[in-house]
Amino acid sequence: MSDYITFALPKGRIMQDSMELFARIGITCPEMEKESRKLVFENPESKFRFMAVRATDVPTYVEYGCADIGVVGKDTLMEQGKDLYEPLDLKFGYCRMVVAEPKALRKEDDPANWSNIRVATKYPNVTERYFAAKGIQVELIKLYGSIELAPLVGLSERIVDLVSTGVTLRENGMVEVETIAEITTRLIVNRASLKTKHQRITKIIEDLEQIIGDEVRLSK
Ligand SMILES: Nc1ncnc2c1ncn2[C@@H]1O[C@H](COP(=O)(O)OP(=O)(O)OP(=O)(O)O)[C@@H](O)[C@H]1O
Ligand SMILES: O=P(O)(O)OC[C@H]1O[C@H](OP(=O)(O)OP(=O)(O)O)[C@H](O)[C@@H]1O
Repeated sequence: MSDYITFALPKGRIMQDSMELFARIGITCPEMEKESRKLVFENPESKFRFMAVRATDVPTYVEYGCADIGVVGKDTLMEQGKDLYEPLDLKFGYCRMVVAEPKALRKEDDPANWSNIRVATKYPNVTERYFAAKGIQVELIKLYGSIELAPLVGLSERIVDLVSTGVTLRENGMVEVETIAEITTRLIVNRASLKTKHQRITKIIEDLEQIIGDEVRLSK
């Protein structure tokens, strides 16, 4: 068993906020600050290792124990439904998962009458569950990005996607119809690591909990 604690962090927008948060509890990695194409970074003094992976791959690395701890959006966890310990809401990366459609369609459309609709999304599992609970049948079209394009080119009338500022929807002539979930970034932990590296992992969770709790109290 390695005496390192390994983190899987998503390469995209979450990476910087994660490292800033970890720095506040004394977890740093000077090697990561240099421009590089490396994917694994180490701090040999404090025995922390950081892997830069695709956001959607974070749960897989943690599930298989290649990483002890991961940082990932709730959207990804909801979609993948893996058996991971999720001890903390890190309270950043806030956005919403919504159903949206073109502004022109919205004027005459009544979601209460939906019975069989086509939806393009990166989140087919969440979308299917959401509409099944409402008794609505959906034809799902799985896309990997630029979801707002689908209605513009006639691929689907509706989409399920993430919204934060709302600019992407607006600039593509779309409006929100319903909110499926509020999304934030979560800390996830491999269940075996929690036992084998209990002391170090518990300390990380408690330290993070403390600063996040303080932050929430301050912003109230
Ligand atoms: N405006 C936003 N749009 C998309 N994701 C956001 C937004 N704001 C916060 N997030 C969060 O950031 C996470 C990572 O998004 P990012 O765009 O970096 O990766 P991705 O491109 O979706 O994933 P992958 O690289 O695996 O395709 C999302 O899963 C979500 O939880
Ligand atoms: O409400 P906004 O602030 O405009 O943000 C929402 C947009 O950001 C995300 O896309 P991303 O940048 O990840 O690109 P992608 O869809 O191609 O993955 C998301 O899928 C929306 O398209």
